[in-house]
Amino acid sequence: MLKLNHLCHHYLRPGQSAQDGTQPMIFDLQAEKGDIVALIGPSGAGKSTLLAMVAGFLNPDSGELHIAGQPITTQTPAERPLSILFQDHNLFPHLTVFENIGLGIHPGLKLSREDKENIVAAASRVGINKYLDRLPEQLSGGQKQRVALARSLIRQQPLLLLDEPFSALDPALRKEMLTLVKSLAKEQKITVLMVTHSPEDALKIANKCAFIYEGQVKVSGETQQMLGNPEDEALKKYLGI
Ligand SMILES: Nc1ncnc2c1ncn2[C@@H]1O[C@H](COP(=O)(O)OP(=O)(O)OP(=O)(O)O)[C@@H](O)[C@H]1O
Repeated sequence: MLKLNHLCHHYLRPGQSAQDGTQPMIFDLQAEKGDIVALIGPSGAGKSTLLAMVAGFLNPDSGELHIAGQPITTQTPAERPLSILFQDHNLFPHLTVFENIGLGIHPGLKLSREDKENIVAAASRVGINKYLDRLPEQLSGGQKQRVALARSLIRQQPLLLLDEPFSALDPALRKEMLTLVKSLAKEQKITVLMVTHSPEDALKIANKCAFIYEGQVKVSGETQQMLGNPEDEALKKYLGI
């Protein structure tokens, strides 16, 4: 469903050449439909770079990216069959919850009756249907993230990218949101790629896990097996074992 084949990016400063010593990042990764894949690894390892290339915010220097069997390496972010949830929920402050969710369907909010019904249904599914007329400033952090999640899911794309969306929430709320994402992903049969700094969160939600280390996927596999019984020395060190 998601395939990164030698997807490569080399950060170069102006005037710096590829031979100046820094290593390019090269990622190989595969996920099947319905997989929830956690990207873990030390700070600076390349997790955000990998996600940015999948999202289309960063152009790869070489390599291929396929989503749902389609080559999408040259598509713009808006053309790609995916939605993204960031830590900064990106809600528009002057629009209501209803309108913010509606932006997931139509950027100009030209909504059919069916669209409007779908918005109400999505809001109910994430537990914020009581707040449809409120502005974001009238919501708690957790409620705002639910709105952003509803807006992502209403687009019904086969791939959802999560860039640490819940790390600012308190532990109980974070757990609740992870459980919600897990059940929504199962319901809608979508694939999720999630950057996290928490192996605990990976264990809670992700069936697969990829350990990113020095610009590559060093180890990948089933989360329980990989984190419960790590063999790779760098992974052990990262986990504090
Ligand atoms: N725009 C950029 N220009 C040059 N180097 C960059 C740029 N963005 C990131 N890097 C470098 O690339 C490496 C990987 O960064 P990246 O943000 O992908 O890591 P990360 O694993 O997501 O880290 P963190 O967990 O701290 O967010 C780091 O060494 C970083 O300094």
